[in-house]
Amino acid sequence: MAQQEIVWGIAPIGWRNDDIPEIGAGNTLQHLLSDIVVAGFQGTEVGGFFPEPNVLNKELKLRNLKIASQWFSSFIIRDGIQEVTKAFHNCCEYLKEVHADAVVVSEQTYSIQGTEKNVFADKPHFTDEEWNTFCQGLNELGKIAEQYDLKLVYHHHMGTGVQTLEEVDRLMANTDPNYVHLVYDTGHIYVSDGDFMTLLNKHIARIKHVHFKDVRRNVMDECKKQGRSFSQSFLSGMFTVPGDGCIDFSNVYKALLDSNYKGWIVVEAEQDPSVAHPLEYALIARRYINEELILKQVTVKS
Ligand SMILES: O=C1C[C@@H](O)[C@H](O)[C@@H](O)C1=O
Ligand SMILES: [Co+2]
Repeated sequence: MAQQEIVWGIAPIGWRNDDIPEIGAGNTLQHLLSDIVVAGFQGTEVGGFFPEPNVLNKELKLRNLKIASQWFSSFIIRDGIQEVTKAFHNCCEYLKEVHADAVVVSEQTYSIQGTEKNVFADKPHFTDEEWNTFCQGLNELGKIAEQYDLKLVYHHHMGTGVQTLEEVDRLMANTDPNYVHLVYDTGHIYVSDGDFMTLLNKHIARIKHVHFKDVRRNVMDECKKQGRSFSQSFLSGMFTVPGDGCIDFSNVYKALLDSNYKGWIVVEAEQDPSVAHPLEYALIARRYINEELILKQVTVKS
């Protein structure tokens, strides 16, 4: 897609969660996509339950929706780049067929994201040798993604080897800017470092995909105190949609506009859909985006 503007999406994770497939299992693809239209978003990311490309494309076309990207768990350190490459080609092939723009990569070697470990204290750390293997491997994957007209965007994530600003700095310094780009996820960097603007300002030139995730600070503090795991934390309600938590997205949005960011901003709030009604929260997010971000920026400019 020739990216002329900001495209607003919302991720399936509020309806169904790939990490815990039982969550929201009754929410069908058609239900999700129709809710996205009702809430006024232009597209979404591929969820684990999505069907083959021709079935998905038909459902998208009926609703004039687009696909932004899909998550890819890489195990470059554990399995070696050769092994990862095969699965990566399959993922890129699928994404090309559904006309996506990016592939979201997260290195899951030693990740505690899907375990019961304390996500605030037990994150893994790569050795120097592992960092080299990992960064070289990512450059390779980035070149493969280009062959499919996709951008490889790396997702920093709680409970993984690339979680903190320092680790993102190291990743950016040791990968090729032509092939390895960055996802900026407000929620993950806030929970990790207590700050979300530094990463944005420092790496804005490498950011080619954005996740807008808000945080309920009181819930986060409690989860930290209790030493909860990643899934226990989001099931407790640590994350929410923009406009419902403690992150002020105005400066984030302004910085993106000032840097002439073009591409997707995807609302991504994992919550239990039986507690947080997905359409209700999608509408809260859209109202906040329209009234507090888009309208206010237009007013400031004119
Ligand atoms: O981008 C993401 C994808 C999810 O699978 C992940 O767990 C979530 O936290 C996230 O930010
Ligand atoms: Co994210």
